[in-house]
Amino acid sequence: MRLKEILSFHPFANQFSALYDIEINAIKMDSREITNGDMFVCINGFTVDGHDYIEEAIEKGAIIVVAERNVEATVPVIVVEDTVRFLAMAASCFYQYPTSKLSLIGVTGTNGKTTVTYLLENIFKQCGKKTGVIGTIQMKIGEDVYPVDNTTPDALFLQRTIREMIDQEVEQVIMEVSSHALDQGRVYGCDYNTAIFTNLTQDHLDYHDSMDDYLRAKSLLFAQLGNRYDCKAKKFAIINQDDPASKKLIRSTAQSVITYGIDRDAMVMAKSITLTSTGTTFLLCTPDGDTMINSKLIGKFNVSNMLAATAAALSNGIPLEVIKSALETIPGVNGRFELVPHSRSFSVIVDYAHTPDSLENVLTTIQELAKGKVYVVVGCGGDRDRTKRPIMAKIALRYADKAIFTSDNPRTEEPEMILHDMVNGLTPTDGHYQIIVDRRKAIHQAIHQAAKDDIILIAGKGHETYQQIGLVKYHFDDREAAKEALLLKEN
Ligand SMILES: CC(=O)N[C@H]1[C@@H](OP(=O)(O)OP(=O)(O)OC[C@H]2O[C@@H](n3ccc(=O)[nH]c3=O)[C@H](O)[C@@H]2O)O[C@H](CO)[C@@H](O)[C@@H]1O[C@H](C)C(=O)N[C@@H](C)C(=O)N[C@H](CCC(=O)O)C(=O)O
Ligand SMILES: Nc1ncnc2c1ncn2[C@@H]1O[C@H](COP(=O)(O)OP(=O)(O)OP(=O)(O)O)[C@@H](O)[C@H]1O
Ligand SMILES: N[C@H](CCC[C@H](N)C(=O)O)C(=O)O
Ligand SMILES: [Mg+2]
Repeated sequence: MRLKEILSFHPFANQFSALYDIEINAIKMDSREITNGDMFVCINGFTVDGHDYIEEAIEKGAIIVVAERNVEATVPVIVVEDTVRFLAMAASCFYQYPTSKLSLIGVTGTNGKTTVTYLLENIFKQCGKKTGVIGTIQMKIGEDVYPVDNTTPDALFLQRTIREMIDQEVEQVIMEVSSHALDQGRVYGCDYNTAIFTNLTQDHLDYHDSMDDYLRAKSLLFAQLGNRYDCKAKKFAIINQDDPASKKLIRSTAQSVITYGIDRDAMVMAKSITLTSTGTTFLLCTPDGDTMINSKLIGKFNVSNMLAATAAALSNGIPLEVIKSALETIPGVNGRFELVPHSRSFSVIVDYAHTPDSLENVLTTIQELAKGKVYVVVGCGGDRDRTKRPIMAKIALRYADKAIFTSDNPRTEEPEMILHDMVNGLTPTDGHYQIIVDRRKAIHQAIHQAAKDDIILIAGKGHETYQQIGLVKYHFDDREAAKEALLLKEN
């Protein structure tokens, strides 16, 4: 693509008119990926500064550099105030504004994003639409799955992927939008037609200075809703009225707002909720009518997720009967409240709860269902919010009869130090716990001890099929570890 076209979003592009005819092969943000004819955009990151890799980028074939300051280079340099913003806009332009050519739903919030995206995927699939999903577990184009590194990818990967989805005739994309991505401008070039807020509770305080800063990042999704390209099309903000942050988020968008809730009055509501060990029933009340839902998903929090998906689907013109059918047929989401199949008289559940609020929600749900004792096996991730560690440990002790604290993904931290953070400050009145650093051994121990009617919750890693210790990811799957232990169990 000619540079003139790539710069078409730039308000003063004509200052670079002498460069207009340069043909750009691809836009890159990583010097290691440069090939002949590329544009290299320098991003000042958390670990290194992309400006330090200009020479390497040119050696590998970069023919133009975009930087935030005047730098010496043997190729033309375009200086802009903010390369992050430039990258997002240029990537969107380079891939011909893919997000404005299909329907794009973004889901943000501390918990429930992945679940809501898969509920919506099921709803749109029931309508015969080809879908794309981008999120924590994987990227999906129709039924094809691809691995991902981040929940929300960088701007280049994102725009390229959505272009690929268009080429493969995807009509509806549903993506998770993390607060990191919003803060780092990864989604700045995206034209969402619907933005969903699930909830805001403590997480990521290693990254965000405060809960207010975390909320500010989340609110960017609503602030950027429908402010570009085609402002005539209807855009919707779907907001959880039960969450105290709802008011601020409603004020951050100029678009139509649809509220949903269980505990507070909202446009889309659930009433008469009944939880069982095999699912949840509730009366779904919407402006298009009311209908009973019999879902296989377990827990009140999942009712909230279903309301979010319903509100988004209704605003996208999906009939209520289709929504009902989709909510009732989805078997569950990989690694979320997932029952490990076996023929014993107790239950083993693998769940992705890795925040205080999600752990509390899952444990209170299990408490309601348990006829015997509740066990929890849980740890906290390394190189992540340290302040959530003691809170999660307390929650585990408050709701479980037996807690085994273990490793999650220690990453570059010492596993023992993470466990120390969890239990330091607990008092004997908080409850009794065991520490077993090795996660496999911790799972084996819980299953070894379990008796009739007990429920074991293995929390934190859900769908993950690895455990990251140091910089190495080893194969590890909570479900496999549980199955091994079940085979070894004698009684
Ligand atoms: C803290 C954080 O979010 N870091 C993200 C950030 O990395 P960074 O700022 O450290 O990048 P950097 O290494 O300093 O590099 C800066 C620039 O120099 C370039 N570079 C670097 C080296 C080199 O040799 N040449 C070169 O050109 C890089 O390509 C980059 O453009 O930018 C990268 C590219 O977008 C991200 O992949 C990376 O995510 C890391 C891997 C990460 O773990 N992020 C987590 C915390 C995260 O984002 N999580 C959320 C989900 C959280 C949740 O909701 O639960 C997510 O969306 O995944
Ligand atoms: N609406 C909700 N409110 C509170 N907890 C929830 C909710 N939905 C799911 N959970 C809990 O949070 C865990 C993670 O759910 P999910 O993967 O859907 O969230 P997420 O927002 O995508 O998480 P991540 O930030 O890691 O991508 C679930 O396993 C469950 O324990
Ligand atoms: N997206 C989250 C996932 C956390 C999952 C948990 N297993 C951990 O490793 O802390 C993060 O990167 O913080
Ligand atoms: Mg997720």
